[in-house]
Amino acid sequence: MSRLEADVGVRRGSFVLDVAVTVEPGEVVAVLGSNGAGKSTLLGALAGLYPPDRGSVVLGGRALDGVPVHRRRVGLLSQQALLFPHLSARDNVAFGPRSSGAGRRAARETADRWLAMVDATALADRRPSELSGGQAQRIAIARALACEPDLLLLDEPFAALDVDVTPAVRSLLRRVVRVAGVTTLMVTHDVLDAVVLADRLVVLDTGRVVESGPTAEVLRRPRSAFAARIAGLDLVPGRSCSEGLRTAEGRVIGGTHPEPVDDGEPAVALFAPASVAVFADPPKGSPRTVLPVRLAAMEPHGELVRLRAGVPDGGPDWVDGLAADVTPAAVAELGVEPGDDVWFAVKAAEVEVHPAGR
Ligand SMILES: Nc1ncnc2c1ncn2[C@@H]1O[C@H](COP(=O)(O)OP(=O)(O)OP(=O)(O)O)[C@@H](O)[C@H]1O
Repeated sequence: MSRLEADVGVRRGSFVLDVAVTVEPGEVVAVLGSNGAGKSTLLGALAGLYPPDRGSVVLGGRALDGVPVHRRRVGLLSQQALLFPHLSARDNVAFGPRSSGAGRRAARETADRWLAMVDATALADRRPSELSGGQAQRIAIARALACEPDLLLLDEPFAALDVDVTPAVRSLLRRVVRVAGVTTLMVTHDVLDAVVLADRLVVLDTGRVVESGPTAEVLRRPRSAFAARIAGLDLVPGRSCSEGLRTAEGRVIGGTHPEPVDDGEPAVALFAPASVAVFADPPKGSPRTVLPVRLAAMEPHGELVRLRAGVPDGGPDWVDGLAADVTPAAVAELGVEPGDDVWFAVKAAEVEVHPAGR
C-alpha cells in the first residue's frame, strides 16, 4: 500500500489549479466540486497527462515528476469502460500483467482471479460488444486492479451506467477496493458515491481546496457552500443491522437497505429533513425512530422553517446538526425555541441505510 502526497500547480488556459492532497495508504478520498472546479485537471496531473507547472507528486516514496503515464503504477477507471474491442474480457484483464512482464499463463491466472473477484467469471470469453454497460464496467474494474497499481484514480466511474445497475457496481467496487487495499482518489458529482466509497472528502472550488475531512463529518457540518448544497440530507453514522442502522451507543434507526450491506458493516442512515416530524414532548407508542435533541437554531428554509438540532445533555455527538424542515404553522403550534429539548421522529420508510467509508 502506498501513500500519495501531491502538491501541484497546473495552468490550463486562464484556469489555475493549486492543490495539496495526501491520501494515506489504502485510503479512499473523494474529490467533489462544481463544474470547472478542477477535478479532472487534478486527476490528469496525478495520472501524468498534464505536467504540473510547479510542485511534486510522490507515490509510495517515488517522485513521479517526469515519469511517463505507463510507468507511474497508476490505474485509471473512467466513465467509459474503454476495453480493447478485439480482446476477450479475460485478455483485457490480462493485458496489464502481460505488459509488465508476466508470462501468458501467469497473466491469465491473475486475470481469472480478478474476474472472479468482480463476479465476472462467466463473462471471461466474451468480447466487449457482448457486454452490458454494467458488465463492461466490472471488467474495467478488474483490469484496473489486475495491474496492482500503487494508486487507483476513479473518474466518475458510474456516470455512464443506468441508474438501476449503479448501486450494485458501486458496492462491488467498494468491496474490491477494500480487498485490494489500494490507495484511491475518486472524482464524482454524486454524494452517494462519496458516502459509500470514500473515507475522506476533498472539496475543490476554482482550483483550490476549500474543505476536507472525514466524509460523515464534512456532510454533517459542511463549511463550504458546495458541501452544504450536496449535503442537504440528515446523516447518522453507525453499523448496518437488520432493522436499519445501529449507532455506536446501540440506538437503532429504522430504515431500508437500497443496496447490499452486511450486518455489522460501517454504514450511514440518510433521510431528508422534510421527512422529520418534531414533537415538544416524547411521542408515545410511535412506530417511528424518535431522537431526543436540543433545539440549537431555527432558520427560514424556503417556505418552511429549518430546525437545527444540538446535542442534549448526555446525548451522542452525531445529533449535532441534524435538521428538520417543518411548516411555520407547525413551529407556532410547537411553541418551542432554541435551547428547548425536543424530539425528532422519522419513519423507517423514509430512511435509507447505505454502506459507508471507514
Ligand atoms: N484544454 C483546456 N484549455 C484551457 N482551459 C481548460 C482546458 N480544459 C479545461 N480547462 C479549464 O480548466 C478548468 C477546470 O476544468 P476541469 O475539467 O478540471 O474541471 P472539473 O472540476 O473536472 O469540471 P467538470 O465537473 O465539469 O468535469 C475549467 O475552467 C476549464 O474551462
